[in-house]
Amino acid sequence: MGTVVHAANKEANGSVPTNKNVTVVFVLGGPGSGKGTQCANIVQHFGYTHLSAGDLLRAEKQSGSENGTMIHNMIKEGKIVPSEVTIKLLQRAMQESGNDKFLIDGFPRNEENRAAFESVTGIEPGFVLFFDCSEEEMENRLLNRNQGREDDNIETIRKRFKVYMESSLPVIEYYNSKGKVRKIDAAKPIEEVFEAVKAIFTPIN
Ligand SMILES: Nc1ncnc2c1ncn2[C@@H]1O[C@H](COP(=O)(O)OP(=O)(O)OP(=O)(O)O)[C@@H](O)[C@H]1O
Ligand SMILES: Nc1ccn([C@@H]2O[C@H](COP(=O)(O)O)[C@@H](O)[C@H]2O)c(=O)n1
Ligand SMILES: [Mg+2]
Repeated sequence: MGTVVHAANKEANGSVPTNKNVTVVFVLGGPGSGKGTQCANIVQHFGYTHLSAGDLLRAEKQSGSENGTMIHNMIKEGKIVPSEVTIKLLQRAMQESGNDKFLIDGFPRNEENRAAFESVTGIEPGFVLFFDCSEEEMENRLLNRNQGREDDNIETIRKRFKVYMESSLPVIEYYNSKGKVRKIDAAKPIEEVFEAVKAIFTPIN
């Protein structure tokens, strides 16, 4: 169901085609909807590699990269980092993984992310897993996450919700219009959400 296999994805430098077949599932949903939690379950059961765009950006910042200050400022303000930076990180992680099945979590976050990824990599997602959850529930989860994230404070959370509504939901609507969205009720308990996720992945693996 919905898995797209590409005969000629582009290399990391964007120019040399390879014959490697790659399956990509975009995992989208609001901040705190449970994307990372469910991706960890999918990895265990279905052998995908999980790539969280947010995690890659945080690691890049920590590495002392020349983009570190910019990434720090964008995350603190809940803004979207320019696609070029995030796509390079995703491409590198895909190459280093040695896998050919990827859950790309928290990307694409806006139209620029979406169009740039498609044109640079030539990859279209097999489908989009969309975690649908109320803002009230997401806010509650983020305020109780306790992972020391600098953006899990009420001021930044509100900014992240605004960016989600204005920039990320239109991307989900775009894929919905192409029949690619698999929507999950993410307000349920973790185990129940995963039952719904399993039902989507089981027929194709
Ligand atoms: N179904 C659920 N019910 C209750 N709590 C949940 C559920 N799913 C995840 N959580 C908890 O909510 C918090 C946020 O989950 P998670 O980090 O997976 O969200 P996320 O979508 O990746 O968020 P972000 O976009 O900020 O990275 C975590 O503390 C997690 O344990
Ligand atoms: N495509 C993306 C994804 C994330 N960011 C920035 O990272 C922050 C945290 O992302 P999470 O998915 O871990 O919640 C996000 O608020 C953005 O500032 C990005 O720029 N582009
Ligand atoms: Mg996450």
